[in-house]
Amino acid sequence: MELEDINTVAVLGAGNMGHGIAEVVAMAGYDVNMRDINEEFVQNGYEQIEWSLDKLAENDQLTQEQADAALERITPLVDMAEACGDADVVIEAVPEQMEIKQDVYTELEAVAPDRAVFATNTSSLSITDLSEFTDRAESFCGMHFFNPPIRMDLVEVISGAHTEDATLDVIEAFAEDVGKTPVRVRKDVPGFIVNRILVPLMNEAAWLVEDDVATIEEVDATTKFDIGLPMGSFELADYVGIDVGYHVLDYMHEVAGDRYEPCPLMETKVDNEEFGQKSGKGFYDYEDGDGADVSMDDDLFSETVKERLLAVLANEVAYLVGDDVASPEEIDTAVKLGGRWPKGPAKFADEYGVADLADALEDAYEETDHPRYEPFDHLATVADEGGFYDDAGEDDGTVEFDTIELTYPGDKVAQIELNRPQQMNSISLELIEELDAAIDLVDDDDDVRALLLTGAGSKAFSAGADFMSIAGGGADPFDAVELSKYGQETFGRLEEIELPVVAAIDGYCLGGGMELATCADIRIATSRSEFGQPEFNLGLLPGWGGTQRLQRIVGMGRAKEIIFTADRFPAEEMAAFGFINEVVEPDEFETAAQDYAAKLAGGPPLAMRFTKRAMQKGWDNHEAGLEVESMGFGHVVNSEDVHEGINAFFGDDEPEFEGK
Ligand SMILES: C/C=C/C(=O)SCCNC(=O)CCNC(=O)[C@H](O)C(C)(C)COP(=O)(O)OP(=O)(O)OC[C@H]1O[C@@H](n2cnc3c(N)ncnc32)[C@H](O)[C@@H]1OP(=O)(O)O
Repeated sequence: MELEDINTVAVLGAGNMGHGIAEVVAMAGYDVNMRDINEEFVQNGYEQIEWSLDKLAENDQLTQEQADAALERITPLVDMAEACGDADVVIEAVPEQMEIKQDVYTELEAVAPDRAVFATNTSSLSITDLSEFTDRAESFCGMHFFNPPIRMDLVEVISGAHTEDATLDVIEAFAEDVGKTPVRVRKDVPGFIVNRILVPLMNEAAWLVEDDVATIEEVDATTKFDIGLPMGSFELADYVGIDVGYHVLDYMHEVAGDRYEPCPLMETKVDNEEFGQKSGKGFYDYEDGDGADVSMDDDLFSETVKERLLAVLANEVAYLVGDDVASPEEIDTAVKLGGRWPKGPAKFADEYGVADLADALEDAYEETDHPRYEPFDHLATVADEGGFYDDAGEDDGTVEFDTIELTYPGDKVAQIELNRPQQMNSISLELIEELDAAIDLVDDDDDVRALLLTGAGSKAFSAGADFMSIAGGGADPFDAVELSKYGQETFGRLEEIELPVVAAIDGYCLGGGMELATCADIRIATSRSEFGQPEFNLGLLPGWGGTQRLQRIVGMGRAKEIIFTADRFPAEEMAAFGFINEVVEPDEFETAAQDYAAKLAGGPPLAMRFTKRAMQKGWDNHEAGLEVESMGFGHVVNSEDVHEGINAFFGDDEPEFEGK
């Protein structure tokens, strides 16, 4: 089957995952039959979809017509034959119990057409075992969405032992077509990729407390504010559900041995029905206490905790890579998207040093004799090779970025996209460093004549400084001064580079994100975008140039209004303030942004260089600005560009400037 052959998709199960998947698939234009075992369940799922689509329309992420059309494409059904009789793809999302799934597949196999591909959304059961309930194990694979499907970009596409490559290819293409990022899991290993990383992390955290190596407070402060993961390890367990983590672990223990022995601390919590957030109490108390109130106090950071957690992660990555389940890049993509990590576990391990982590693992194994510390064979190879990633690429001039993307979408145009959509493209120290490096590349590239600055996804250009960067490192005042200066200087480079910079803004443009956009030469925005300097809401002040640069564009009065009120301002109002040059509708945005950059890229480079320089200089010092203007005028007057411009004028032609 090819992607073009997929028209009708059946989703079995209308619960949380089922109705979420049905919504995503219908939004991409497919006809969806959503089936559950009774009218009440299926109607309930349908109403949830209706509510969610309306919310998306309310937030301008869809038009109301698109939302209505998506809903119309979904048919709620109870009868299996009606739901699946003409399905090209069937996605099963029924409860995670083998017997239930077996019954469903038996019923399904009797009515589905031969051509249909079956995909299961299981997060914990064996794909191979499930495929064997059908007569088409070769056309059967895992298609593991993350919760909630509408917001989470990752889909793990998992091969069972009998799955044909063609099945994985078409399901991957389909996942991409519904707007997701598929990551192929080449072998049916328990936990697949994301749970294989997250669940042992939670278990190791629990063992560290069980073995009196550290307290919950120390483990979580270290995980969140020293390592820099989005949540503390125990906070994560409470969020996911300790019972959920425990069951995955239990299964891994059964299938993959004692290294996955669940920590008694987790077991006790499950026995006491203290599952985490959903039950009101887990490792933290959400009813009578403050919930997961992870401390930033750097006195709580523990190097042993950091090393052990990272060592366990590195060992799992080594297993997945060594066993050819996935590559380091695929693992990092999956965990970044599925766990909302700022970078993946392979990258974390490389940055710490895989050899050091391998030594730490050996030491812990000797000390405790617990099999969870037994290194996988491939870890030693990775340690010898100096890490999971090969840095050779950097020698041939290519630079890899994690938090931004540098592309060349059109003739003479470079585009830097802030690429942390799961975190609203918030700006971390790493992002500033990468931006700095990308500006170097663009600045040195004679073929680039305009720079376009965008944010990935449709929710935000950028929601400002990454809270972790502000809070991380124990929020040391000296570090904060450095961070502020570094941001001011790096953003300021956009004012100084000699080519025009267009910031194209779709969604939130707040705090540090707005300070970054302020440094562009031109700003265009969608009508749904919102702007603001919300720092006062946090007790902070704009620290990346906002107190100085904004006033020069919108005037002192408006700048004070924006900063002092910390309000959010719509694009039209910001256009009236002179901050936005052009407001466009979301469906015209991409073309408008590219066209604007292309138009400026076609301009005269020499004149642009001196004009930007003169305007920038004149901002501080009028006389100096005029001086640069005169010098620039003298410099360009006899240039080939001016000859080209004048010739084109008389020839009624478009000039082609060379910057000479
Ligand atoms: C020197 C510079 C200083 C500064 O810039 S200070 C920072 C100033 N910025 C802000 O105060 C804005 C903070 N963010 C927000 O107010 C909201 O977000 C939005 C209005 C932008 C969007 O709200 P909604 O649509 O409800 O989304 P969501 O659930 O709040 O955010 C989605 C995910 O994005 C993460 N996120 C948002 N802003 C930041 C940030 N600034 N730093 C780090 N992460 C951020 C969230 O936590 C969450 O993540 P999860 O889905 O994992 O829970």
